Amino acid sequence: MEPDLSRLIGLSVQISRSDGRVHSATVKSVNTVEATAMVEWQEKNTCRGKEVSKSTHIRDVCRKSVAPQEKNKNKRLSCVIKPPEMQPKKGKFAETYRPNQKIYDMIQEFRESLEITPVSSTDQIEPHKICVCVRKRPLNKQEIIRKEIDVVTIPGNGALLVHEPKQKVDLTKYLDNQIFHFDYSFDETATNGLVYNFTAKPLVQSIFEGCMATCFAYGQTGSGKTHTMGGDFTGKQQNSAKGIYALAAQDVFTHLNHRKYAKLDVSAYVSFFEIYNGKVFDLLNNKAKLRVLEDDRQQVQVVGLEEVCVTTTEEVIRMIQTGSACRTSGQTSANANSSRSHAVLQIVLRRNDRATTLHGKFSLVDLAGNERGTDVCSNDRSTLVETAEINRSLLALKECIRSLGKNSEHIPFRMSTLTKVLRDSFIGEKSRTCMIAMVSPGMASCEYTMNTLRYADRCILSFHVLTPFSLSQRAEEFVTAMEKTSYNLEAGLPHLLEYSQNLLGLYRSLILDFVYAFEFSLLFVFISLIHSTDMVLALKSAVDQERQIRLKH
Ligand SMILES: Nc1ncnc2c1ncn2[C@@H]1O[C@H](COP(=O)(O)OP(=O)(O)OP(=O)(O)O)[C@@H](O)[C@H]1O
Repeated sequence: MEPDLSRLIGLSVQISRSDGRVHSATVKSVNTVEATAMVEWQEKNTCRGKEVSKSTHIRDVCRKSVAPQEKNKNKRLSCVIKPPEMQPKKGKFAETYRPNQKIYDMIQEFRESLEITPVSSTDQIEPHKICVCVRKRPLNKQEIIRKEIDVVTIPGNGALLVHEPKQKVDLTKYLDNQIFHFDYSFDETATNGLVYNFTAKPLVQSIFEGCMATCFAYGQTGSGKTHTMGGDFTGKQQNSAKGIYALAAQDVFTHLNHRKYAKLDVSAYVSFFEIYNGKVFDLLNNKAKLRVLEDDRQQVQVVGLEEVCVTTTEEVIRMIQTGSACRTSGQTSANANSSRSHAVLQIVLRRNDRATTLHGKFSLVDLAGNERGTDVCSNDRSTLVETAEINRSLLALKECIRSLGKNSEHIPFRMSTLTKVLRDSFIGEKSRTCMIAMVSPGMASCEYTMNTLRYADRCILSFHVLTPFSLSQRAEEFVTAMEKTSYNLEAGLPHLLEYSQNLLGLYRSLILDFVYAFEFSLLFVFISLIHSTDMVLALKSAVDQERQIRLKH
């Protein structure tokens, strides 16, 4: 097949002429038949490797070595150039130079040692009461221009690796490869359809069986929550038919028309609202402010919420478009149009009886970004309050999911409006939850990515097994080093240092969670808690515990 030469237009190329001169030039047009390109000089000219100023260089060259008939041509010439894929690659990982090249090479080398098996549509879908998965988006245009490094690798089988660049005391750079395991991990090639099949699709089935299902999209600003739930973007235009909202609606109608569920005699109703600063606004009714009330049977009601009976997917898509257009947004460092509210699309199945009794409910939630106050462009009081409120509700959500996972009697749903509104999704045997944590792949987002992954991790793990894999690995390395060298502290010290760093990182992220959630009033309580806990003793006892376990085995 002929290479597409039009891709070369605008490309910078180096032209080497027979007289030894090298010119930087830009491709202006191409002749596909003759495979030639018309190039135009740029400001930069070099003569036999020595950089000289443009005017001097051109005058010199013209006088000494250019034939008279070529004199007027030195602004333009025609030459044959090879398309980039035909040009020979230099070095092991031939790429243009980027900042942090060494880190990039280390990651590439690490990836080469992995066997990568991404989630495929033929993989088996396991039913879960709580399903936690991760989706990595591709590097975006700005990140590619900045030559950002992709620090997230998804080898398969639910595993996800974050290659965290670190620096030793002697300034040597190294990678701290942290591994996480989730029910499913989707890489940058996964489509919304594939993600939907493994996450929300099984929940659609469950609401026909009378369940209360919830699917959350969680993650840093710009990580792809709205893209996944509401549909992918073509420029600023969102394709609402390609999001999890619409795909779920489509499946609801397929089920409704199926013989198997005909005897249920139910109809589908849709409501769409946002929770902003702890207040509920109806996105299908000009953002009317609604009240959340709890009746004497502890049923939480959103008073006055518009619930529309729907019969086709197209109707639901129109509602998604209307609602999304009036959602509260702001500007963050990573997303010019960042959603600052939690959006909840509910598809409710009601029996066709007089009381329109509730049969099943599916809540699809596009959560607000989990960024910090400092990531939001405006730093005024209202923005800080907004961020504190978002983090408070995200913490409450995590606590509710964890309580649900532990089958705990007490579900702390009163901690926030979000969890209050979703109360019936956290209670009883009939609740099903799916959390899709979105991560941005760039090195600049590494810290946020780690926070998102820790949050998702904690949704499934109870506190005593909270330590991520890398933490117990460090402890193990320390204990092994100590054992091998008859408890020679010097040999074990590097491992101990890394171990304690990781442990401190965990404490730090835990403290931050609470600080964001309860603002500064509770900070003092935590400061006193930390003071009363002797950090060194905690570390020592953790290491002792690990050692005991190892010695036993
Ligand atoms: N999987 C993906 N593939 C391609 N592009 C993506 C993907 N995920 C996100 N994007 C793009 O990244 C940009 C930001 O995504 P999106 O608005 O969904 O982020 P968000 O997490 O909802 O952010 P915020 O919390 O600030 O609202 C969009 O332009 C979107 O098209």
